Order: sequence, then structure tokens, then C-alpha cells
Amino acid sequence: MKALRLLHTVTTHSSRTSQKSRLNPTFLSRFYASQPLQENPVPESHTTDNNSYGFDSSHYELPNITLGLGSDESETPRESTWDEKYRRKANTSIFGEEHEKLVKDKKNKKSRSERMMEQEEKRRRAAILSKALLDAAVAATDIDDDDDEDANELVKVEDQLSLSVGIIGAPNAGKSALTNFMVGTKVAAVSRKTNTTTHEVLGVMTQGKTQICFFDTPGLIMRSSGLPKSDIKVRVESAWSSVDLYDMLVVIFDVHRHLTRPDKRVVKLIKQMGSQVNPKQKRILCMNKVDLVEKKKDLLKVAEQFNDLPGYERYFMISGLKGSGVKDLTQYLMEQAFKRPWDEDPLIMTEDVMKNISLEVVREKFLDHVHQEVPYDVEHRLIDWKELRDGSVRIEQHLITNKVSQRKIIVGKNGSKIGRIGVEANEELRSIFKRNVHLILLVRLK
Ligand SMILES: Nc1nc2c(ncn2[C@@H]2O[C@H](COP(=O)(O)OP(=O)(O)OP(=O)(O)O)[C@@H](O)[C@H]2O)c(=O)[nH]1
Repeated sequence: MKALRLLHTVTTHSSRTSQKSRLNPTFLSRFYASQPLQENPVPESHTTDNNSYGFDSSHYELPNITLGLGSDESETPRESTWDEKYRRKANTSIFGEEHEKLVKDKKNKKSRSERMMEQEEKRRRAAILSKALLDAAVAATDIDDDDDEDANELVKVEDQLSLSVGIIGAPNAGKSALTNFMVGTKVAAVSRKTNTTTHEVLGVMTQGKTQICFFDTPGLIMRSSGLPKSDIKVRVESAWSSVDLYDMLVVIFDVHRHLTRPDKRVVKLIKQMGSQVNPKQKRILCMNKVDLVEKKKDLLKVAEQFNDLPGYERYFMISGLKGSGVKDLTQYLMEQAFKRPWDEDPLIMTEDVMKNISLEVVREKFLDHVHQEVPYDVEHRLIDWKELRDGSVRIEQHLITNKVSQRKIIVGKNGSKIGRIGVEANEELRSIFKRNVHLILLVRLK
């Protein structure tokens, strides 16, 4: 039988990980062997390639996640299908303590579940009240409305407001970090390397009556090294072709870098976007990473440089990573939304979004652990996605390279690197999806 060597990292686990995931002793004896063992029950897809090395989360004992799926939906209030702490964290960072208080109050109410009758009555009244409030505030799009997440269920289709936002900019400008901050869950890998956003990822933020869909595009400007020219051309063309599709464009650039090492391509991009006026689309300019600029008056100089461009509605100075200015930006975006039914159910994470998140989480861990110039040569694919009857999800992804040396780097000594990537990604995915995840990562040759 052709073999798979499943390798892993005992010594290199973070302490957090090792507390949570106890290693199965059988796994230890089997997978520390340097040669593949014939008796391993290897899944069908793994047996076809003797060049595969990988990680399989089923060899770790992790506490089971109890799925919060109610047996009778009519009696159970609808819950989101992913961990709401990500949404809450983002809301608190963007909108401040008030929101946290609101959520805490809500939680306290929920915990008195034994008083079902009383709660049911309260819910009914709250629903009537919220509906009355919503009806009374049809025109208002204020994000401080206290209708909050519960109102998602009550917003009538004809009252729904939508906006699609494309975030574009040069590599490393901070598109992914900003999207993550606003959406509250990981939608795009953030890393110190550039061109990490390899495909468009949709993130959705729903507040009150307003839903904003964010599209995090691959860089319109690509690094010239590390990728074949044909690849760069395809990616740049794909980014440009999507530009006109969005209601709003956020053009973002790294103002800190601009002050220290101005990039002509970025200046050209900003000017180009500003001069091409599209009557159907609003454009705004975001100067990102202001937290890194020591002399704040330098920011004004940059603002002046782009001030006379007619195409931009507004200018924002933000730190997408630290959050400064993001509240104003989010508020502005919410004010731009117009009457159009929402595209996404705010309580359900679509399978496509989940698939993207699974890829992005693995990619982020991969970039954290593989520091050489390997990543951009490596093809990363979702091979299989299966929701199982017990509510868990089985995810198989392959990291495909054409160099043995690169495969060696990714696998690491005794499989330590791919093991660590796998363990960290698996834990994060379980936490985001609120369900058990069986993650399989294979590193293979083309
Ligand atoms: N200090 C600081 N760092 C930031 C900020 N925004 C992003 N970064 C960092 O900049 C780097 C690049 O951020 P990303 O969000 O991955 O950039 P991107 O534009 O999506 O990059 P590509 O996917 O290559 O197009 C990461 O190391 C981020 O942590 C910010 O506001 N302040």
C-alpha cells in the first residue's frame, strides 16, 4: 500500500494547545516512525500519492463541542451558526463599551431559561416593541439603534438596507486586517508577507436594518517576485474586473509606508481611482496604519497630496489593525446603504463563507510558521468539505508544491511544522464554527 506519513509536533506545541489537546498514545508510536506503516487506516484520497505528508486532526483528542442545535426550532430562539464572540468582539471594538453592556444584559436575560413562560411573554412584548420602533424609524440608519442582533429576525424585506463594498489597494496596505476588524471573524489571512489574499472573500456585517457585504479583492498591484508573470496578470485582471461591481469602493493605502518610502504604483492607483468617476459608485480614500505615524501633522501633508482628486467622496485616517477611525468609517458606510433586500441571512454563515474561512485560517497559520519565500509557490486547495451527521465538518486541504525542498520546509522536522499549523488551524476553526472540525492537511508534490 502506498503510504501517508502523518507527522506531528509533540515538543513544539504551544502550552495552550498541549493543555487542550492530549495526544493519543497510539498515534505517538505510529507516527513518530520514520517509515510509513502499512496498517494505518489511510483514507482513500491519501493512498493515491506516496509523496504526501500531512496532519490529521482525528489523531488528537480534543474535547467534543456540544452542538447548540435545538430539537424544536419553534421553541428555541434562533442562534447564529458560528461563535458570536467574534461578532461581539468586533462590535465592542468598533462601537465601544455600550454595545458590550447591551450584549451582557441580553445574555443575563437568556440565562433565566427556566422561567420559560415569563421569557416567552417578554420576547413577545420585545418583538412587538422592536417592531414598533423599527416601523417608527424607517428612515433612520443610525448604528446606535438598540434594535441590535435580535432585530435581524424582525426586519421586513422591504425595510432592509444593503451595501456592497470592495476594498482595494496595494499588497500589504491592510485590506484584510480592516475587513477582519469590521466583520468580526476571520475572512482573510493577515500576514507580514504580501499578496496573501489569493481570492475574493466575502465578509458580512449586519447591524439593525443594514447589511454590508465586504469584498476583499486581491491586490490590484502585485509584487513582481515570487509569482509567474502570467499568474500576476490573471490576478490583476480579475481584481480590475470586479471593481465596478460594488456600490462603494474603499481605496486603502499604507500611509506610514507612503511617508517613508513612497511607492509610485500606489500613487498611480490612488490617482487613477480618483480620476475615473463612476456615477453609480462612491469611492472613499483610507489612509491606513496611522498608528505607525509619529508626527500626526505628516498625515495632513499626505491628505493634501490627494485632496484635489474629484472621484473621492470622503477621506478617512484609520488604523484597520488597532481600530482607530474604524467607527467613523463603519458609520459612514452604514449611512450609504440603500433599500435592497439583504443577500445573506445574518444568522447563518453560508457554506461558501465557511469554506473560505477554512482556507484563510489555514493559510494564515501556514504563513505564520513558514517564513521562507516558500508560500507564493505553493498552491493551496480545498479538496473536500463534508458536513457529517453528527454535526461536525470534515475538511481536507492540500498544500501542493513542485519542489521536494519546499515540501521538506513545510512538513518540518518530524512533521513539526505541518503539525503545528494543523493543530492551531483546527482549534481556531472549531472555535469559529462552534462545532467539531476534522481537519486534514496534506503537503504533496505536484
Ligand atoms: N501597525 C499597523 N499594521 C497594520 C495595519 N493594518 C494592517 N497592518 C499590518 O500590515 C500587514 C499587511 O496587512 P494585510 O491586512 O494582510 O494587508 P493586505 O492589503 O490584505 O495584503 P495582501 O493580501 O497582500 O493584498 C499585516 O502584518 C498587518 O498586521 C494598521 O492599521 N496598523
